[in-house]
Amino acid sequence: ICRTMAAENGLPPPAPPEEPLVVGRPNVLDVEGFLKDITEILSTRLLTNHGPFVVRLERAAAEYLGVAYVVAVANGTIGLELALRALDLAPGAEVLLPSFTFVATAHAVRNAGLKPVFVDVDEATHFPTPEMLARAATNKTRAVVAAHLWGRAGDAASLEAFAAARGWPVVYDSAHAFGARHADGAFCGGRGRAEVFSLHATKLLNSFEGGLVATNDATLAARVISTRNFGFAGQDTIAHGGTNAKLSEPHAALALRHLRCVDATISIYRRVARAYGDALRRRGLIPNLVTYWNEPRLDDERDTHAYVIVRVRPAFGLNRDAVMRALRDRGVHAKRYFFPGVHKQRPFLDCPALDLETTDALNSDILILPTGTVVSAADVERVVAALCDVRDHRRDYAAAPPLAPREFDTSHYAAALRTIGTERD
Ligand SMILES: Cc1ncc(COP(=O)(O)O)c(/C=N/[C@H]2[C@H](O)[C@@H](O)[C@@H](OP(=O)(O)OP(=O)(O)OC[C@H]3O[C@@H](n4cc(C)c(=O)[nH]c4=O)C[C@@H]3O)O[C@@H]2C)c1O
Repeated sequence: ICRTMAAENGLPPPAPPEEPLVVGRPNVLDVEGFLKDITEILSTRLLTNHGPFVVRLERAAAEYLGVAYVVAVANGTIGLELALRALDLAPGAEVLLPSFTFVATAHAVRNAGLKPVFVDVDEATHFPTPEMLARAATNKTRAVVAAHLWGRAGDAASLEAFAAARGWPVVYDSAHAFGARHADGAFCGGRGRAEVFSLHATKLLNSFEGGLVATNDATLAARVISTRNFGFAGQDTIAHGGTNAKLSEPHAALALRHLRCVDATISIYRRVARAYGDALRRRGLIPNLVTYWNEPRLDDERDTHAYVIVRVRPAFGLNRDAVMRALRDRGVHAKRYFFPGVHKQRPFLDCPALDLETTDALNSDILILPTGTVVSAADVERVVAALCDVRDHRRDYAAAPPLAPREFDTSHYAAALRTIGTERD
């Protein structure tokens, strides 16, 4: 199936008009191969507990990334938590991390018994700088977590140099960064004490759910292998704290099938990002009405363009939320990750969050547009045409009331919450 996808070299046929274009529609590749794997799993009855598909996935991912160890876990969030627990920091030790990330990053810090301290990010890279760490650091700071967002690696070298000089280990949330490369050309995966990838359904390299803890640190790898399995260190020996964070065989099998296609998948994401650049420029939307974050590096083979990011500029004549509502009326379900900001979320209001101007600015005007192996060239035209149409009909939306979060909450659990009658907010 990679061959046909690659042979097509174009993009898949456009989605039928009635189907909305959404951010996060999963890649589902090599279904035939996967169904063969499921038959094998069911016939061998090796369903989980570090079975052959998990072993194959870990080895194939380590080989692809060029790292010594990859440990498969149930999801990226628990992978981050276990990597942080493996650092053996004192309970309540302060960890510097960006607020401009998915809430999972902060949950993992807290769930590891540590205290999140939020730092700002750079406007161009969406990644924290040493200066931002310096501003938030105290004598209780013991580690740093940084997130490589949108399929682009941040400046890890300067961050690590700053942290190393203070004896702080660095763990990367690389949930978005599978296949992306650092400035030195190495794949994300081998820097810091560990880099943790998410294999969630909405990710470039996806399974149903899943995570990969990548590291060159044997001690950390051994600890995560043990803590994901209740802390076992032998048949009847529990060596330390633990949980059940194992990845099942079917999850591993789908991730392995997708890993074999990942270069073709990345080339499609890059092609979609370039198609957006052409269409946004051709229709006069950039640079004044929106800025296209991906544009400066459309030809940079280090980025995967796992996400397509624009910022709605004041000249557009409508704020980001009104544009999002108007796009939804036109069948384009854009996202406003990570609105309103992790530091503004109830569980984290007690965490220090100094000078987060760029984070607040990004959360006020960033818009994530649909991409992925399901998005065709015609779909890209449809999204950009919808943006133009919104621009042309901006007066219709100028008076639109601000959005209540639940209006945009298409996620399954919002529906689940509604069935049991408790609204999200
Ligand atoms: C920086 C960062 N760090 C850590 C993590 C944690 O990794 P994990 O523990 O999740 O492995 C994430 C996860 N980041 C992801 C989450 O994994 C995901 O749930 C998604 O959360 P939503 O976007 O709220 O998903 P949802 O609204 O349900 O789906 C998006 C669209 O995709 C469609 N969809 C979605 C799913 C899940 C599907 O199975 N099929 C499908 O068609 C429907 C919907 O319109 O977004 C986050 C950015 C992350 O972004």
